[in-house]
Amino acid sequence: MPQSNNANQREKIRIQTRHKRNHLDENFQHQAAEQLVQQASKLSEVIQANSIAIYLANDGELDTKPLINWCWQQGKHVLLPVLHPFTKGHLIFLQYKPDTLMHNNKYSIAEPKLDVTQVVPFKNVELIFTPLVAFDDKGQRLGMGGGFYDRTLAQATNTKKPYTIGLAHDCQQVDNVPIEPWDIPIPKIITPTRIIKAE
Ligand SMILES: Nc1nc2c(c(=O)[nH]1)N(C=O)[C@@H](CNc1ccc(C(=O)N[C@@H](CCC(=O)O)C(=O)O)cc1)CN2
Ligand SMILES: Nc1ncnc2c1ncn2[C@@H]1O[C@H](COP(=O)(O)OP(=O)(O)OP(=O)(O)O)[C@@H](O)[C@H]1O
Repeated sequence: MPQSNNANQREKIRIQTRHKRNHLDENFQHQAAEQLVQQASKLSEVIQANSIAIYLANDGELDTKPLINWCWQQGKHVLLPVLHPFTKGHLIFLQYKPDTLMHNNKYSIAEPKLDVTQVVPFKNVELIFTPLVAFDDKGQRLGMGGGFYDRTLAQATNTKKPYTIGLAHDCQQVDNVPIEPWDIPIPKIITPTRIIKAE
């Protein structure tokens, strides 16, 4: 069956924006990571959250290491996404501390080794910083294509919902992400230079 025009458009945007972010030089990436801390640390949603899911950068993504260090300094619990051991396409969140034992997942992204005592139930996650490949000013996001974050955000109930903030380089913004029914828009995106509010 031929792919729909929407799927083709999404794939084209993925290729273009992944290419752009993979070609940012080391110096630029370093500065961007520091600027991210300046931007994130002034937001009330970030200041107020005690359990924050972040990610470890891969594929030219905005580097989160300085943000993670800032969170630790503030006494916050930092969590990382871990591929669900049995349910394909799903994530779980584990505590991440300076001495956490790590291993590489099937995408070669470092993640905490599975330890049931370190799993944080989704309802206890207060804030999620999501990685993304492309975003627009309406808060629509396109990821790596696994649907991991779409499935995660779909679990949010009305009663207790983690606030979601996307992190991206400015060059990952596009005019319009062609959306699919399962896409969940996010209320805010932080880039090294801007805070984009879509709420
Ligand atoms: N830093 C980071 N961690 C993350 C994500 C992410 O986007 N960024 N994810 C967000 O969902 C999940 C992992 N999802 C991913 C999905 C695809 C690929 C990837 O590299 N795909 C390759 C094909 C690799 C293969 O099939 O073996 C590619 O498209 O080139 C990476 C991560 C959980 N952790
Ligand atoms: N809530 C959901 N329930 C079941 N399947 C889903 C859900 N969300 C997404 N999917 C499926 O996941 C696949 C990938 O979706 P998509 O291309 O939108 O991922 P993505 O946004 O790039 O990835 P991510 O959300 O991990 O950043 C699609 O086949 C889609 O049908």
